[in-house]
Order: sequence, then structure tokens, then C-alpha cells
Amino acid sequence: MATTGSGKGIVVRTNRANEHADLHVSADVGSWLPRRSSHAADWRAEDLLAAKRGTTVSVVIPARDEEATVGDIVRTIRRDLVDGVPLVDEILVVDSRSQDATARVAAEAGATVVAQDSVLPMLPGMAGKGEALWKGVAATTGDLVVFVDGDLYDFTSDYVTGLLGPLLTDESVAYVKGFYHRPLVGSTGTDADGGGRVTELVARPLLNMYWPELAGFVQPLAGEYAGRREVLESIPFVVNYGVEVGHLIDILEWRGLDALAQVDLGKRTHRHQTTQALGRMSGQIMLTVFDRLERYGRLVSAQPPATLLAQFRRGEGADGVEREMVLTDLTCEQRPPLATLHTADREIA
Ligand SMILES: O=c1ccn([C@@H]2O[C@H](COP(=O)(O)OP(=O)(O)O)[C@@H](O)[C@H]2O)c(=O)[nH]1
Ligand SMILES: O=C(O)[C@@H](COP(=O)(O)O)O[C@H]1O[C@H](CO)[C@@H](O)[C@H](O)[C@H]1O
Repeated sequence: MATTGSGKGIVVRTNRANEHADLHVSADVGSWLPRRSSHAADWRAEDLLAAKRGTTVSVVIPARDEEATVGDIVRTIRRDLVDGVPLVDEILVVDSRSQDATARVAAEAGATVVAQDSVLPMLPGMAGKGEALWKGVAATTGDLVVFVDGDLYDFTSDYVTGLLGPLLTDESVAYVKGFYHRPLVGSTGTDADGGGRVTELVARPLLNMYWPELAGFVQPLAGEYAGRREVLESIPFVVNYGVEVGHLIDILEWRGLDALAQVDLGKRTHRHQTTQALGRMSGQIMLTVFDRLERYGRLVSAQPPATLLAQFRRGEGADGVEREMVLTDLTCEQRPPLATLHTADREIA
């Protein structure tokens, strides 16, 4: 493994599998990394309060069946950043068709709670994380919007201050992604860096192939990120798990790499989905990437990709296959930029 310093602090190692020892990311990525990467500890809440100067902040937490974790997340933000250092003006939990006590737990913890389908009710409701986020932007008013997943363990409020730092101190920054070490917590133990499976197996390779400008993002699918409202209301939201990759590509294409930043939030532990669920997530992300490849003219496919995913699991079988077949429609449904909705429609948000 060859090692070369980029001259900017990050150590670059070249994988032994390559004969070409002169591999390197683009000069744009090399200069973006030190300029637009920071650490949560760089952004103290007291300093950000001075920088706030009337800028309002909303935190949006998408939550589907998160009764076990959403309460602590809300309480921590309220304690530290509402009652403590008043950086946050609004905490909204979007109850995403939960079947458990998510709404009650979140409300008891001090959040405003909306049912996903009650926002913009004149529109037919849709399922998915991106739908919850889009409705969350519609139902809040903050100049800056911070997104925090509702399934986090060991959440600390410096996730929020870290994400707000670049936005409150540099008006040229439009959107900030968190990054972290991502343990994979299993029944037999924890793999310290085994999490982010869809990131490593699907999103990172695709983004490096077609948008190498984004190669510097340590966690392109991070569920913790923040943006300016005028940006978030000007881009479409993929209604499913394609929402994060869609945002990154759309903002890069619209505002350029320098409008994007990332902040090291330390470690992130969350509830993991099954491999089959991540298979469906992967399909949604791939269809979002293919949609953007066509949209931005980077690839023209002779035949559009199919959207039906067939998966197999133990169960009654037939035709010699002792498995159940599970079919999922992965269609990349999208919500339009909120700014394109008529004012009258918005007033019911
Ligand atoms: O239809 C959905 C799917 C997910 N989520 C929420 O979005 C966050 C991230 O989803 P999930 O944990 O399923 O994704 P992962 O982190 O495993 O990739 C969590 O707070 C979920 O409760 C949601 O609000 N609606
Ligand atoms: O990053 C990933 O590979 C996936 C799955 O994470 P794990 O393998 O369960 O740690 O998690 C992320 O992806 C989703 C799709 O973008 C986001 O919505 C989640 O917030 C994020 O946790």
C-alpha cells in the first residue's frame, strides 16, 4: 500500500491492487476537503448564538416506529439547544405512519409532532423517508433546517451545533452533511466500522463513477444534515431512501461543490435494518442515481431500468424453488420543489 500525503493533512493510500501508484482524487476535491471539512468541536453553541443574529433554526426528525429512541433525541436537543443555549427555535417530529407510540413519546419529550399525511393534505399522501422530510420542511419555518434521524442511540446535541456551524458562519455554504464512524451492532458483537453498508456497497461506488466531485464526502448517505430553507425548497425530494443521494447530486449540479460542506460528528450508532431491507434501499438509491444520470445528461439508457425488485426468503415455495418470492416496486417517486407549489396550497401546511 503506497502512501502519499496530499499536502493538506489527509493521508492518501493507494490500494495495493493497483499498479498505478499515482492515483489521486481531482484537484477540486483535494482543495475542497480541507476548506469545507470541520469537526463538531470547532463549533461551540455559545459562539454560534452570537452568529445567529436573528436566523431561525428548525430541527426535523423523521420517525417511523421510533418510540424507543425519539424521546431521548428530542429531550437532548430541548435541554441543550432550546432551554440551554437558545440556538434551536423549533423541534418537529414527523410521525411517518408509525404503528407504535412515536407521536406520544415525541410530544411528551417536548417536540411538535405532525402526522406525515396531515401536511399538505390536498396532495395524495406517499410513503417513505423522503416524504417525511419534505413534509417536515413544509411544516416548519426556520431559515435553516437540520435533519436528524429518529433511530439514533447515544445522540448528543453537538450533532446539531456541528451541522449549524458552517451555515451560521459562512453564507456561501448551502448544505452540510455529517460524517462519523459507523459501528454495525449485531447479536454477536459490534464491528466498529461495519455500518453504512449501502453507502460502501452502492452509493459511494456510483457517486465516484459518475459524480467524482463528491468523492470527498465521507458519509454521502448520512441521515444527519442541514441546509438553507431557500435551497431545500428549491430542490425535489425523492420520497423514499433515495432522498439523500438525490439532494447531493442536485445541489452539486445547481450550486457547485463549494456550496457543500461536511462536519465530523464523531460516532453514530443507530438501529440497523435487515439485509433484505437494505436491498430495497439500494434499489431505490440506484434508481435515483439513474434518474439523475438521465436528468443531467451524463448517461442515456437505451431502455429505462425496471422498477420491480424480486427478493427471496424462506417459506412455501413452488416450481422447485423452496422460497417465498417478495416483490417490491422501487419506483423513484419524487415531490417537486416546495417553492413550485402555489401559495394557497402551502397555507394548509
Ligand atoms: O418511511 C420512512 C422510513 C424511515 N423513516 C425514518 O427515517 C430515519 C432513517 O430511516 P431508517 O432508520 O429506516 O434508515 P437507515 O438509517 O437504517 O438507513 C429513521 O428515523 C426512520 O424512522 C421515516 O420517517 N419514514
Ligand atoms: O448509510 C447506509 O448504508 C444506510 C444503512 O446503514 P447501516 O448499514 O444500517 O449502518 O443508512 C443510511 O442510508 C439511508 C439512505 O440514504 C439514510 O436515509 C439513512 O439516514 C442512513 O442511515
